Amino acid sequence: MPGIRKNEKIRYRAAGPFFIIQLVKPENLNALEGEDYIYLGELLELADKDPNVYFTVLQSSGRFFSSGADFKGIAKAQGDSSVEYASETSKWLSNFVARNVYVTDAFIKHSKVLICCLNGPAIGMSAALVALCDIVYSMNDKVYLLYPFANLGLVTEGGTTVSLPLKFGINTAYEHLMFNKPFKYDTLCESGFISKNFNMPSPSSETFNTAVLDELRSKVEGLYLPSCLGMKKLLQSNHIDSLNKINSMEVNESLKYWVDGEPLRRFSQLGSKQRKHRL
Ligand SMILES: CCCCCCC/C=C/C(=O)SCCNC(=O)CCNC(=O)[C@H](O)C(C)(C)COP(=O)(O)OP(=O)(O)OC[C@H]1O[C@@H](n2cnc3c(N)ncnc32)[C@H](O)[C@@H]1OP(=O)(O)O
Repeated sequence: MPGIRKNEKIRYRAAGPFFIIQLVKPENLNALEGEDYIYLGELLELADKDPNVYFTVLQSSGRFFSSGADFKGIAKAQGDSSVEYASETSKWLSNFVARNVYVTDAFIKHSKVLICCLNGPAIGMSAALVALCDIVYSMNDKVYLLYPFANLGLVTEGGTTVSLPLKFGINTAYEHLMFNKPFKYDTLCESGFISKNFNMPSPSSETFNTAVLDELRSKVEGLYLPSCLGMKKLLQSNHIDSLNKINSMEVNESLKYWVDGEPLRRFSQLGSKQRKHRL
């Protein structure tokens, strides 16, 4: 498999029919900067092109799956004087629109079966990517998904305008999005979002990742794997058009919020702990 550049927060490896991507920066709860999200998109492309890969498995480490966009990275993008932009619109087209649309698109069109090993909570853009996965396993009942767009002066992104109503129902999606309310384990289970809870204590994300992979290995034994990809293509066709459409609508709607500056003010409050999410 041809390699791509390395990233200190994200590792990848191929193991038989599985392409494994792991977030490995537990110190900041696996928060990701724009370049890291791009890297995730590039890894998905790598998995897509590998004929021996049938399943792309997302794993993480530590107590969170991912706490979403890194507020330090956002402050960096705002204060970066090494790049001169013609306007605020131009700046956020580069720093937000292009990146966001790219990684979301990589998840929407991914041709291999996307499996998420949810070791803990996921927030924001990372939680949006979890909602684009085909199968989700949880480590225990401490997991939750939070889409804090209303608290951060943003709008739905990463396809969540479509994926959340699809997976939880439109009224539940409204309630959680409008009032910045986490989707807790009970809701994730009742809706069928989580396929299996591995019921492991919190500090054991490595054991959980290994257990999921062992179980997957035995589940795929004897299967004709091209059938899985054929079915993925057919199942994907149910919603791919609306996801593609919303990916573009979401970033264009969001752009004016970035240009006006409200998300920056709120991300900076988050970084200085003046703003918190209600969990
Ligand atoms: C593709 C384009 C990219 C741009 C996308 C832009 C659009 C935005 C998308 C989003 O993802 S919105 C969501 C952003 N994320 C958040 O709002 C979560 C912020 N974090 C928190 O609210 C809390 O940390 C927590 C997740 C509720 C956990 O709280 P807890 O008290 O348990 O731990 P902390 O002490 O707060 O955190 C530990 C450690 O981790 C650092 N950290 C946590 N989250 C982030 C983050 N998002 N960015 C950077 N660093 C983060 C936190 O600062 C602590 O570090 P130290 O202070 O100990 O060094």
